[in-house]
Amino acid sequence: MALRATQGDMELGVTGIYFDSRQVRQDGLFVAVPGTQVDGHAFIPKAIDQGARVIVCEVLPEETRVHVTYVQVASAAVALGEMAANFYGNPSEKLKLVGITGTNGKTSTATLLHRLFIALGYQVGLISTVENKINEEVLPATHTTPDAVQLQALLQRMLQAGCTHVFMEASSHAIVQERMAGTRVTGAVFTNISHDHLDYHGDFNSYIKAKKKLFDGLPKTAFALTNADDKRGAVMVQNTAAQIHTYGIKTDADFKAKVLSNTLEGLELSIQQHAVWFGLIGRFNAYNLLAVLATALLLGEEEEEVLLQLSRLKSATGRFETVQAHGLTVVIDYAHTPDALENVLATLEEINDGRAHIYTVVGCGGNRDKTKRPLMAKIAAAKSTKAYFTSDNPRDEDPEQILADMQEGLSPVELRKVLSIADRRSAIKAAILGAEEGDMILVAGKGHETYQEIKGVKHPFDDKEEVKKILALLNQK
Ligand SMILES: CC(=O)N[C@H]1[C@@H](OP(=O)(O)OP(=O)(O)OC[C@H]2O[C@@H](n3ccc(=O)[nH]c3=O)[C@H](O)[C@@H]2O)O[C@H](CO)[C@@H](O)[C@@H]1O[C@H](C)C(=O)N[C@@H](C)C(=O)N[C@H](CCC(=O)O)C(=O)O
Ligand SMILES: Nc1ncnc2c1ncn2[C@@H]1O[C@H](COP(=O)(O)OP(=O)(O)OP(=O)(O)O)[C@@H](O)[C@H]1O
Ligand SMILES: N[C@H](CCC[C@H](N)C(=O)O)C(=O)O
Ligand SMILES: [Mg+2]
Repeated sequence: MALRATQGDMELGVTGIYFDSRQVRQDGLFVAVPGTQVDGHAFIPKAIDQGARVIVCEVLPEETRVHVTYVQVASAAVALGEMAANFYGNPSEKLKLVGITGTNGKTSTATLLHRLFIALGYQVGLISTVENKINEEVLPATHTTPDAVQLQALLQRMLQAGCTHVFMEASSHAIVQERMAGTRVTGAVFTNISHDHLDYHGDFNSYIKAKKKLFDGLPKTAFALTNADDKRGAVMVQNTAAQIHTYGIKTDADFKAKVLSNTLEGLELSIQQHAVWFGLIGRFNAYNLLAVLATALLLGEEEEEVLLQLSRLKSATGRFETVQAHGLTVVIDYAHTPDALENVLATLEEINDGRAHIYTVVGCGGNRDKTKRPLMAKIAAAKSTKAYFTSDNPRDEDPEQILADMQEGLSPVELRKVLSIADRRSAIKAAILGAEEGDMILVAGKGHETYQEIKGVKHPFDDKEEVKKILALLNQK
């Protein structure tokens, strides 16, 4: 931690570390972090009134108080992570911790790794979008990557529960915000990078840099596993001190696979010279499986045992989950980026040999990257018999405006294939009722989510439950 200046008693003990003045308790330490909405420095007086005895900040306040210790640092976010790690006994140093980054595939890969290592007989932690897990114990997740304090507290809990391995998602927001500062990783994995989060990162280059930062910070002893088939796979690891390993299907790589068959029943891969059948669907899952296998081998596991256990695993909740009834196949998938949507629709085309119709229900999140809206819309229209545009967490935005943003840029031919129905339940219903035996319906964007977020309120809503209810209605006909 780079100290710039200190003032007051530096030997004070603190009862907790806080970055939100509203949470501060008596004799706590408050870190003033500049945020995206407000600057934490503005809340230093409030934090002191709440009982903070130590203030860590980037800029010292003009007026200081006698009984308070002030520490000025170059980066409050880095200091927060490092102090939180120290406060919780630096748990990551005693764990084999692997961070996974990339636009798509983080949850899929981390979840498979968690399940695989449990099957291999280890005690394992998982930190992911869907949930955090200590072995089979589920702890709810609010973010893909928790904030610095929650992260260290969680890692400590995992260690105390006997975990030897932890697999965690490293979101680009978390990397930029230094949520992982003070965390020592055994290895990092890059899945892929494509259009997303440009609202936050500003442009694609800054988004690439955010992901690359995870690899730039790795120690020599760590492994850096990258996707050789991704255009930016090499860039990710070009400045890392870690040992570089690659995986790929199209390009020559250290860990290789070839898709032998891709059906609704699963994938058959030629992987590291073994022909293996897996229960996951879609070519993109070949990459996730390859990344999982490579990670396990880099962690010292035995190849044949890993492949055997991997071949028995199912996908993460809400990732290409299928519900079949009345001759219809409904796929619930978390595709919420242009690339994911393209991949999932390409999979549907491939597994259905172009015989059946494909109906797609899709929306775009409010208060999130607006530039991906017309791109997702174009892909959905181009690759579906008919696309139902609808709401997916409109948050503070007007749902009709989001639908209009999606439609902007569609050609008249594409527009004729689109029906916009803001109410998601009605859109799913229309898609299912409009389909005939043999057809496929993709319900995209929400996957595992069990809510629809509208103006700060999360209303219960679960795509899979809705699909099942509508299919049950068909029974009564
Ligand atoms: C855009 C973003 O990532 N924001 C995160 C960020 O908040 P922020 O920078 O906006 O905070 P702010 O409101 O400006 O406040 C600045 C500082 O003042 C403090 N404060 C504020 C008010 C007050 O009264 N007192 C006070 O001390 C705040 O605690 C904060 O430390 O830091 C907060 C604390 O860690 C996060 O909860 C918050 O996540 C918001 C809620 C969020 O929606 N984040 C999403 C976009 C996100 O992080 N997503 C990624 C996954 C993305 C993916 O799909 O790949 C994730 O990892 O989940
Ligand atoms: N390796 C992959 N390449 C491309 N698309 C993928 C890949 N794996 C999964 N997908 C698609 O992306 C969607 C999201 O997958 P997943 O939840 O694993 O990604 P994520 O990186 O964790 O996303 P988030 O950033 O929201 O946490 C899936 O539902 C699927 O449509
Ligand atoms: N972690 C992603 C999830 C998006 C999922 C989609 N359902 C939406 O709300 O846009 C994000 O915060 O951008
Ligand atoms: Mg995720």
